[in-house]
Amino acid sequence: MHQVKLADEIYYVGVNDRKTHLFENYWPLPHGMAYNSYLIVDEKVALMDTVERTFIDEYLSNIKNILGDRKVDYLVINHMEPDHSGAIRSIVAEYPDITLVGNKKTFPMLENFYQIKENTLEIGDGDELPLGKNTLEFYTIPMVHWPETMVSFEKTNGILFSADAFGAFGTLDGGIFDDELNLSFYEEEMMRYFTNIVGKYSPHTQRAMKKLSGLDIKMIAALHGPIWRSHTDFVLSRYDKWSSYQTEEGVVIVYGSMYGNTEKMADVIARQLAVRGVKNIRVYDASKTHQSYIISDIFKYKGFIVGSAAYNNEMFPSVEALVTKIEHMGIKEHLLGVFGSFSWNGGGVKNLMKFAENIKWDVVYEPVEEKGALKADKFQMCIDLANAMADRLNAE
Ligand SMILES: Cc1cc2nc3c(=O)[nH]c(=O)nc-3n(C[C@H](O)[C@H](O)[C@H](O)COP(=O)(O)O)c2cc1C
Repeated sequence: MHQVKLADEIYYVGVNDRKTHLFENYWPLPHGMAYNSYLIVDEKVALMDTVERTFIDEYLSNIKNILGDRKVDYLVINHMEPDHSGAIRSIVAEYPDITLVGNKKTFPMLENFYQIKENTLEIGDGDELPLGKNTLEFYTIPMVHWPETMVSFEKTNGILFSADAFGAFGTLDGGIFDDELNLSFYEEEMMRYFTNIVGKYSPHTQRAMKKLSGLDIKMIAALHGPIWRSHTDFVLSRYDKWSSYQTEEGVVIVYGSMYGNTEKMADVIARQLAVRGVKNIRVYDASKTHQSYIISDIFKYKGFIVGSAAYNNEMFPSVEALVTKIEHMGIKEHLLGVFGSFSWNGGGVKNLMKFAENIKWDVVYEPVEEKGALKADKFQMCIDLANAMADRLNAE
């Protein structure tokens, strides 16, 4: 077996998951998922997080491939989410004398999930754990992406074991380090991971980045996705951009439509945006494309135009699910337009305007609501909505 080294005594021991369809049983994994874990083999041996429990055999074999019969002294628990903590019980069974390292919010979770209370070492912000040549220093980063989340900074080599922060969807297909693989693929999967999983906690991410800004980080070893050693600035700048809601010029148009009338309005708006020179236009049918991809694009582009057919006095269900998710995520700093079709008392546009009130984005034009099929006056209003959005984008 290959031994993958981050530094002299530091190894990658993670696994690839190409079987699971949905991460957290919700977010699509067309390219799979890597559960990363690391091993520091010094005077003391430290394991950095574990993996999803179904991979325990492969995981133990990865560890023993490096350690042989040597024991693990410490398990550092940066994050308790079960895709990383799931193998803790098995690791404790394999290495009964192991000391579990975490912060004060880690151990109640450890007890709740796994009924483990023994052999714990509680550390606080800035505390150090010397291993020999290598020393770990700990910083809590609450809500990036759980309350107990922390990072461990290995000071000798400048490696940040960053928990879920800077993670990406996608397995590591041979390439494990950023300079061994195609960055554009992982940039997309990193953005989708950030926006879907961590994006709700953007303000917390900003606080975490400020807290870590004094560290001389040479490598970032997250719990998912590539290890960043040649492009640390790239990944840090992307996280800063996304978590501060900086967007690019472009518009996401999403609609819910049964019989095509609302869809037609979406196409008219999209065409006029293109006529006005907007190059990044993404049109999605909310019933077809998973929220995961739409949310990622909403984080990316400044404009959002959403349409819904009236459906039993409400929005169309897939649009309702999407805008509810957006509201829960608290995404900020966008331009908004609203449209839709109805036949008797409406419900789609009316409820989309409630969303507009709640989300407090800047509404660029009055809602465009058509009865049945699109006719000349509402066609013109769709054009005007697109023009208003283009004007605002140009003015930004
Ligand atoms: C199941 C169902 C429920 C509907 N509920 C409403 C409603 O509550 N209020 C309304 O004005 N129109 C309602 N309509 C009519 C549609 O909203 C209307 O025909 C609209 O033009 C459909 O747009 P679409 O072609 O984009 O699907 C309903 C239609 C269907 C099939």
